[in-house]
Amino acid sequence: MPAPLAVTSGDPSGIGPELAARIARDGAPAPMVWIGDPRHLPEGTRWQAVDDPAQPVPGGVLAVLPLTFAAPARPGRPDPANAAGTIAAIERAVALVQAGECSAVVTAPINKKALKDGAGFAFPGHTEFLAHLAGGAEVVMMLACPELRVVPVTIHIPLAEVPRALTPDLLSRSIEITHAALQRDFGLAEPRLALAGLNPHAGEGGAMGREELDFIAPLIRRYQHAGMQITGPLPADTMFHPAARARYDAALCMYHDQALIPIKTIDFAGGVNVTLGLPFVRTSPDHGTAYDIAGRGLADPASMRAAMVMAWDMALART
Ligand SMILES: NC(=O)c1ccc[n+]([C@@H]2O[C@H](COP(=O)([O-])OP(=O)(O)OC[C@H]3O[C@@H](n4cnc5c(N)ncnc54)[C@H](O)[C@@H]3O)[C@@H](O)[C@H]2O)c1
Ligand SMILES: N[C@H](C(=O)O)[C@H](O)COP(=O)(O)O
Repeated sequence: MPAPLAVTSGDPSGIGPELAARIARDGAPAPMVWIGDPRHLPEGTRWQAVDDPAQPVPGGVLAVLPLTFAAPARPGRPDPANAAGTIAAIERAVALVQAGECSAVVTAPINKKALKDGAGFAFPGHTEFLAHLAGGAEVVMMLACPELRVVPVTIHIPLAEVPRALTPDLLSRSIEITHAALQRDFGLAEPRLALAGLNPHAGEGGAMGREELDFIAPLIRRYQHAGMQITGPLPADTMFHPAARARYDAALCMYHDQALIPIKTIDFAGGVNVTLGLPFVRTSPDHGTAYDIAGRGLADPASMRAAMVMAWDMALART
């Protein structure tokens, strides 16, 4: 059986701590240890400090590897003083997985700006930070739910910068990392990929942009000739209805919202963010810190739970 999951606190002013507490109380889907400051857990949480992630705790009790953060958490009000602790929890989780004491990292939501303001966090998000902690691994972000898997080829950059960032090299790396991960972690021997175009109507034959003609379509043809099941560039507005989704196993999209709007529309509760290409398993819920409902007991734990289930299943498949 794999080692426990390492679950990070996330921004303690967000819904991360309350989700972890709820899931432990109601029965976690896998052995887990929470890395955070116990002061940030909701009042009445049954928790037990452990020295070793493998240390058993009674059912319904949250196992905690305590980290002392600089400040108490005020739900809904991010505090830059807690940025260092939030980052340290992620680093500790990765160290535990790299040491073999945990089998996967499940990250609760962070607020990128709060980390930048509070600790000079130099990364756009977890994905890039985890790649850095993994020694500069080439990674992609996938959002997955039972009905759909999507990969945004460009992630947390301004829309105005997307065309310049979209290069044949980036697209090739995204295609190859996604294809390999679908084989390794999702059990698909011959994965089928579909690529969205960048422009409306996939460029309309060049009338609405040339990225499709100049490099997206030629790249797809190259992979087709090499034997990969890959189609596109497809008009993004007609590739996410049920019949279209049945024709592929993952959709690669050219920018963040082109990928994330459909999956969070289809299954916000069941969507999971999984980082492909890391030397260890990492998942995260598909939502953020939800400051508007933090601390009020309104947050749905489903996506966090789904992230734990996917991490555990991937860890099992890799043992
Ligand atoms: N995995 C991550 O670390 C992650 C993911 C997405 C966004 N973020 C960050 O979170 C912050 C806020 O982002 P946002 O406002 O765009 O998105 P958000 O997901 O935090 O919130 C969007 C809306 O969805 C609701 N919502 C979110 N999760 C919910 C849940 N579990 N149950 C019920 N309702 C829920 C919120 O209340 C809010 O109304 C930003 O800093 C963003 O970068 C982090
Ligand atoms: N783009 C992600 C989403 O909307 O779910 C989110 O910002 C998380 O990104 P990181 O895992 O890189 O923090």
